[in-house]
Amino acid sequence: MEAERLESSLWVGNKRYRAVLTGWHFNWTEVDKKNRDKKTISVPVAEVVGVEEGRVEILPQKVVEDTDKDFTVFYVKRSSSGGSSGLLWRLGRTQFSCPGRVLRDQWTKHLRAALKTHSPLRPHKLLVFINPFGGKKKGRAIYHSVVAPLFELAGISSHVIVTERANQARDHLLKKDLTGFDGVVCVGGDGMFSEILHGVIGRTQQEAGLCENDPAVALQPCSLHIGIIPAGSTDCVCYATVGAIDPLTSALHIVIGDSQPLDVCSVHDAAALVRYSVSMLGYGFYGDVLAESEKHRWMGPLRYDYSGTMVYLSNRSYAGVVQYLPADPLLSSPRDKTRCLSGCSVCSRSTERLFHSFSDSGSLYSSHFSEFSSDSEGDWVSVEGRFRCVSLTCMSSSCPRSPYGLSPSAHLADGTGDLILVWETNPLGFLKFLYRHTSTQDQFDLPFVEVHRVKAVRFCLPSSKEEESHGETGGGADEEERGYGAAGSRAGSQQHLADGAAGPEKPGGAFLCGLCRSAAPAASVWNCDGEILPVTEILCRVHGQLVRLYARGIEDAAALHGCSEDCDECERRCIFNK
Ligand SMILES: Nc1ncnc2c1ncn2[C@@H]1O[C@H](COP(=O)(O)OP(=O)(O)OP(=O)(O)O)[C@@H](O)[C@H]1O
Repeated sequence: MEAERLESSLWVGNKRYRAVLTGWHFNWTEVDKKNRDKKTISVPVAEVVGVEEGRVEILPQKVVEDTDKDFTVFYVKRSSSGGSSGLLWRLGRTQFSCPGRVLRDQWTKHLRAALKTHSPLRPHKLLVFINPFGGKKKGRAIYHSVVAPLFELAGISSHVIVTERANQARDHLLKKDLTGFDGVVCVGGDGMFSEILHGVIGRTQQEAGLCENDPAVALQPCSLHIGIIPAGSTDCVCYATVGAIDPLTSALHIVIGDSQPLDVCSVHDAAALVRYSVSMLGYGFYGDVLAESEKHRWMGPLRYDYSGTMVYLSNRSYAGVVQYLPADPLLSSPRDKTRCLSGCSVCSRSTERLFHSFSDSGSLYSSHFSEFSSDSEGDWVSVEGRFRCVSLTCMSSSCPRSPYGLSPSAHLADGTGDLILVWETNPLGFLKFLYRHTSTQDQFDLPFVEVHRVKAVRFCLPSSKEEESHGETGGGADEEERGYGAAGSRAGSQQHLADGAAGPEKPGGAFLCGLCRSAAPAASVWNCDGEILPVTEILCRVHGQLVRLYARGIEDAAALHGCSEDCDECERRCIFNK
């Protein structure tokens, strides 16, 4: 590391600076100022994007003034969040001048060597899929104007495929030669990401000789990283893993080789794997909204608001049996008021737990496997009743409309998901639940809502016999809110059953919109990350840290910027020291 150390005077414009490269950091301090005005700019080497000879600019267009004495350093610079929950990243650029060419070459050589040593996960070769029809159809333009220039600056070669049909990217990943690629970049929305997720996981299991259909099989973690350049109409995975929907921020995370592990939920029916999910699996309200919105695609993004309102007014609830395998409550809880932010300690500890026998690649995930085997059957908890919605999320699922998400304390990479059960309730109660997703109020602090941190979930419809008997004794949907199950309690759920709240659609539950209810089906559909599942009875298993994204989780803006001068956090991250 000492070999990389370099210190000298450098000029930025007509001001003289003392510049120091210490291996991990590159700092420059103005020297001709009084002490108290001295400011040191400190950039972690891991966040240096590129070093170029001459006076160079790359965005919006590349401009090079080739001089012997100058060099330009490009690096990550944080800017105000502009309404996102994380910080936006921008391309910082400083042009340094040296007294002569020898020193200039020394600086560029040392900086590049430091980059190699301290940023080992930077990609060299990427496979890029662009969905030209995603969102506002700007995928191609975004890639060429924002992303490609950064890849060029960072020396990343890319093979770009503009898709011509749905599932082309998935099929390519499953069948074509991927030798030499470090990662796959998805330019599009959540649907496109899901395609790539399926391709990357499927390819990895094929190569490992593992069967994806068997939920008891411990899947092989994927070595190909996935980068998301948001260019869709819904970009929730990007938002929840970066904290912003911003192509430049995402491109910078890719270029510097950030690596964020991500849990993935495999969804199976009795015979096979149905799909993978990373954000939300929702039955009842969320399934109905998606099914309804599909009928109104012509409305564009407005269809979600319209369908949400219609489905809300229909006030439907559905009978079901939910079984879940609880996660260890000593490790974390969905109501512990923590947030999974960049460098999350719960996720870091989970890495050790999930990969405790990492040295023996044959037994990766061995702990998870035993937890899921039939030995643990007695650990499953079963609840039955009528639900307004049943949701399972492997991450907070935050999005611009709901900055804290479906489950604000969920973790990206702890090997668990949060199961949210919303029992049948009156329409105003459910509205309160929905509204709380847009505010800082706790949506789980309602008597008809339960949340459980889980490793696996099964869902099935009640047998028709039971269904009939519940129907005969069933209470009305307009009962007091507190009559619908005690929050967080297994006994409460069973009590709920004993109270006979379950049953088929009851006319007494109608609210406002008789029309909407007239054709209410006995079962809802599953919304799996924005796709309707073709099956109702499912088994879901969370696979800890199955994939890795070029991201680092949501950065804590308060810790980085809203701090006092001697803030330890800023010192540690060396963003801006006085
Ligand atoms: N060339 C293509 N033609 C048609 N569909 C495509 C093409 N490329 C990808 N797709 C599919 O389009 C779907 C939506 O893509 P994406 O998520 O990028 O956009 P979106 O605008 O956010 O989607 P949505 O229509 O769901 O809001 C994906 O499921 C993907 O499989």
